[in-house]
Amino acid sequence: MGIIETKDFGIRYGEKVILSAANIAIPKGRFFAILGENGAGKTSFVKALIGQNVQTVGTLSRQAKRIGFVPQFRDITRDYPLRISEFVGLKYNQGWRLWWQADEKQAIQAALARMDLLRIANQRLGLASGGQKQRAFVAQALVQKPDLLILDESTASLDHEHKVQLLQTVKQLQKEEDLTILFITHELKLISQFADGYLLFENGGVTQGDQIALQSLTMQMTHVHEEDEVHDV
Ligand SMILES: Nc1ncnc2c1ncn2[C@@H]1O[C@H](COP(=O)(O)OP(=O)(O)OP(=O)(O)O)[C@@H](O)[C@H]1O
Repeated sequence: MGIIETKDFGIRYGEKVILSAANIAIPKGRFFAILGENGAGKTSFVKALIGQNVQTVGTLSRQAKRIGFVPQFRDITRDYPLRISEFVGLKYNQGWRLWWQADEKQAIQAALARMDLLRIANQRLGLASGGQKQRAFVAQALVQKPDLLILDESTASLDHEHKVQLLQTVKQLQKEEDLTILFITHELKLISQFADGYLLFENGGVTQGDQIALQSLTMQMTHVHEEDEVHDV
């Protein structure tokens, strides 16, 4: 059985139907790209997955014990007061506090190390670079040791080099920690180098594809947008 499975699953807001007849099955330990144009229903699906308030029909089952969620990048201004280590522990257990138990402290250190932030753990997050901030968001989601990690457009604000670095780290997490990854993105060409499957939200439905299908979808879209630098879906 997959870590996420739906059967004739649908989502609506009042009268407005966002998704219908969704039948998908994501095996544990895979890295799936979540694709679709703006407004196609990607975030609504993720909200349903993490149990947030959306009206649904059909069934959605998830075998994940803990879900780590990395929200869309919110600007952390220069005057943001928390240090990186404090930010990473912010939502852990009952929330950030001055004194951590030894095992909690260890979990925060492990998440910092995993995202290569140990060296700068005592620096203020507001003064960190865009890539470091994004890694801090991922570390915050990792600290509770999730088995499913959902990232919402986490590469959007980064330059190409840092996009690749972040995706390489996420790929490593998938392999070494047997994490299932759902990565919402519009950057098809980039994600197709890392993901081993996709969900494409369009026309009120969702289609699932494997790595080979992802490669052909990428080729198809690249061809359509031959003149463009950005290959959005
Ligand atoms: N709380 C809500 N109430 C009513 N309609 C909503 C609500 N949230 C989202 N919608 C609508 O549902 C549709 C799907 O939105 P959703 O945010 O899931 O799309 P998305 O694929 O994540 O888009 P984006 O790529 O822009 O983030 C849109 O038409 C949106 O306006």
